[in-house]
Amino acid sequence: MPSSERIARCFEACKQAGRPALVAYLTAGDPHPDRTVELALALERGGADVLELGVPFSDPIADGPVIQHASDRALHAGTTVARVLEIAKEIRARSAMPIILFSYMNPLLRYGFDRLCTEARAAGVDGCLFTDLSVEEADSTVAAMKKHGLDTVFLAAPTSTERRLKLVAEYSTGFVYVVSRTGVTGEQATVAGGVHELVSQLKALTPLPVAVGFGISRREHVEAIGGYADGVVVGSAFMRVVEEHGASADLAAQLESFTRGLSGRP
Ligand SMILES: O=P(O)(O)OC[C@@H](O)[C@@H](O)c1c[nH]c2ccccc12
Repeated sequence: MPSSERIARCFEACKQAGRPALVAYLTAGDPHPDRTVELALALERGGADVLELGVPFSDPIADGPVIQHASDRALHAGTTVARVLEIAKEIRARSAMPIILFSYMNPLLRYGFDRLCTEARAAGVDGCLFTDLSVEEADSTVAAMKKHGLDTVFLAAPTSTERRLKLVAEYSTGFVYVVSRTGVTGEQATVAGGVHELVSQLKALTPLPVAVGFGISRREHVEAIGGYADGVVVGSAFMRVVEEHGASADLAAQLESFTRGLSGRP
């Protein structure tokens, strides 16, 4: 099945507009599954171009405390893989924003991987990023994803060898995700050094858009990285807004306002 091409078209539109795509990570089900659609639409109104819809997991080893807590809240609120797919479908009914399902492999394998791919594509999901799937062991996964017309995004890190960078460039579809620093997710005061060089290395290996994540939390980070990358990924900063305002009725407005500050949209 052909890919939806939504991701490629979105990055191209951002490039034509002379700005980096803002890729927003949102833990599905935090603070409650019934509120995720409104939060995704608030991110979009605030200037997010691509949505990373996170499947909450009990052992998110790559995540810092903010996203760990978001996952805990979502799991306590009863969020399941099936519910996340329903949320994706509801978002798709109201938005053309590309949706990337973001998950550790464990909950997806328990759900049934082929079933997941079939239902994700039917829900309007455009791709997946499996946070703990190394590209060296991804042959069958990528083949299954392509069979269902789904893009697969892989992570490149500062510790990645030249061989792994080549594999990430070869196997990724949609875009390539450059992890800007070693360690786990979480807001940082500054952008790590060496990111520009790593992005340049990837761009020499693939024509795909390259987006940078980890630590991005301020407008100046977005502007700096936007000078050499095709996109910026933000997660913890958004989930902190959800953590701080989750109990209030104006959570969506708070999230939209914060997103506007990051995206620079009027
Ligand atoms: O939270 P940060 O520092 O803004 O980084 C983005 C990150 O949250 C998001 O892309 C993400 C959430 N969970 C992950 C696990 C691995 C890699 C990336 C992620």
